[in-house]
Amino acid sequence: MNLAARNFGSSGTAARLQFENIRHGYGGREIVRGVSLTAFPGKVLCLLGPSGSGKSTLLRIAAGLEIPHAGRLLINDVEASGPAGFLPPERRGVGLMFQDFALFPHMTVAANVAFGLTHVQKPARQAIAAEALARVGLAGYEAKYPHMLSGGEQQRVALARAVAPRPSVLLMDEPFSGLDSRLKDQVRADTLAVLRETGATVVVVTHDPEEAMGMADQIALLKDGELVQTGSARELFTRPNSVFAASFFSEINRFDALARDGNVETPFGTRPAPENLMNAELDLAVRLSDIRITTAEHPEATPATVLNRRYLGTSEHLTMRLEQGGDVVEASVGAGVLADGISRVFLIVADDSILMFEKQP
Ligand SMILES: Nc1ncnc2c1ncn2[C@@H]1O[C@H](COP(=O)(O)OP(=O)(O)OP(=O)(O)O)[C@@H](O)[C@H]1O
Repeated sequence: MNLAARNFGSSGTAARLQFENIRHGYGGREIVRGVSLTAFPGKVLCLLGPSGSGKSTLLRIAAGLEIPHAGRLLINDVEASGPAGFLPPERRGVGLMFQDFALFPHMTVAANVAFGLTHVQKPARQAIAAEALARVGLAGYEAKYPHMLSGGEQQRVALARAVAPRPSVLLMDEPFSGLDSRLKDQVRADTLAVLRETGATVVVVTHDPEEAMGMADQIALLKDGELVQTGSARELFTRPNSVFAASFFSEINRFDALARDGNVETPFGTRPAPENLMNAELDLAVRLSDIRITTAEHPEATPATVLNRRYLGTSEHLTMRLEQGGDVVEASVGAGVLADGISRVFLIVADDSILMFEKQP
C-alpha cells in the first residue's frame, strides 16, 4: 500500500499548541514540574521519556482530560486551560488516539469511524467515514466488524476514527505499543504518511527513542516531570545536553573525570576541556559505536584486553579492560571486524566522540 501516493485533501487547520510552565500532580506528588513547550502547526512533536516522566499527563492536559494545577495551555493563542478559564475537550478541536482506545466490538468499522462525527449531519457521516477509511488504506472495510481485522488493520481504523473529524491537533499516546515489532514499523510508516496528508499538528507520546527519531520533527525529552532537552532528532543525538540525554538515544560508557586548567584526563588520553568547563568535575560519555578497534599498535590508541565478545549477527559487542587505569569499556563493532582469538586490541576514540558534561549533583 502506498498511502503517500494518494491525494487527499488537507484540513489546513493545523494549530499551535503551547504548554506554558505547566505543573500538575496527584495526591500531593508533583508529576509535571514546570514544563514549557510548543508544538508547531503541522509538525510532529514527540514527548519522549522513561516510564513515569509525565508524558501521558501532559497529553491528557492538552486534551482537556486533566486540569493543570498551574500554568497555561494555549491552542492558537487561546487559553484552553489556565487562570482565565477552561475549554472542554470537545471544543478544543483535538483528536485522540490512545493505546487503550479500543474499537467498539459491536459496531461496524464504518460506525466506529463515524462515532466522533456528532457535529456532522447524519447523511454526511458515512461519506466522511468512507473517506477516512480510504485515507488509511481500508476502503471497502466499512461493513466489517473489528474482530474480523488484524491488529494492524484495527490500528488503522483507530487512526481513521481519530482523523475523520479533521482535528487541528492529534494527540497520540503510545499508539503502536500493542503491535508486534515487524507490524509496528509498517503501521508507523503508514500512519506518518496519513498524518502528513492531514496536515494536523501531532503530539505523540512514546518511551521508544527510535520511534521518536523516526517520526518527530521535534522531540521533547522528559525526566521526572521536567523538560530535559528539546530539538530535532539530529540535535538531540549529536548534541545531547546531559548524560541522561546521551544515554537515552544510544548505549554509552560513562566515566568520571576532572577538568583542570583547560585539560581533561580521559581514559583515552588527555583532551581539551570544554570552554565553559575549564575547572570542574565532569561526567564523560562515549557511545559504544564511537569506539574504533584495531589490532595494530598506534601512538594515539589505547591498549586494552578483551574480556568478552558477544556475537549479534551484524555487530559484535565487546567488553574490554584498559591496560592503563583498568576501566572496563564496552564497544559495538561490525561483525567480522576482529578476527577470532584476538585478546589484545587498541582503541581509538575521536575527540568529539568524548561527550563532556558538568557533573550533576
Ligand atoms: N490519575 C492518576 N492518579 C494518581 N497518579 C497518577 C495518575 N495518573 C498518573 N499518575 C502517576 O503519575 C506518574 C506519571 O504518569 P504518566 O502516565 O504521566 O507518565 P508517563 O511518562 O506517561 O509514563 P508511562 O510511559 O509509564 O505511562 C506515574 O507515576 C503515575 O503513576
